[in-house]
Amino acid sequence: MPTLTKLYSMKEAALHNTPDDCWIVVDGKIYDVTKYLEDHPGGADVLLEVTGKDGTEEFEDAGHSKDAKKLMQDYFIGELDLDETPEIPEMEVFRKEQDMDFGSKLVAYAVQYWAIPVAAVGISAVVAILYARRK
Ligand code: HEM
Repeated sequence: MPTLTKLYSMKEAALHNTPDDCWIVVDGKIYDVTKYLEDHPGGADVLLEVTGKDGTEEFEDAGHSKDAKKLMQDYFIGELDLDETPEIPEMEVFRKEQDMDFGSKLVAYAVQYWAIPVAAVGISAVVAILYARRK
């Protein structure tokens, strides 16, 4: 049966960074270790130090046993949302016309909107031809 894994952003995970509410991120997975802090053989401090950031390197450096990795599953609560949309820095809106004098602006607009008068002339020509034929 498929299981639904809850996804959390790093921002959300980082909010749980106190001894009363402590989440850690290891290898893209999120663990709520609040209840494990006091029992962790490596101490509570090392876990508290990695809240709010990726603790994968520290976890690997400690050289955890297979049993430790199995035990982790008891604290697994979800995965890191890798598709999380990064914040887009505000862009400075720049319009080419801003720095132009009137003549250049006119040329720029003519180049940009040439299709409108051409279409108007074309439609008028078609109407004129149809009108002339009716007579
Ligand atoms: C749910 C997550 C974790 C679990 C279940 C866990 C479990 C354990 C266990 C069972 C041990 C005893 C040694 C062993 O069996 O490998 C241990 C030791 C240790 N752990 Fe963790 N651990 C977790 C996360 C972390 C993290 C994120 C760090 C680092 C920031 C860390 C650092 C250490 C250290 C430094 C030791 C002590 C090694 C020693 O003194 O020999 N642990 N951990």
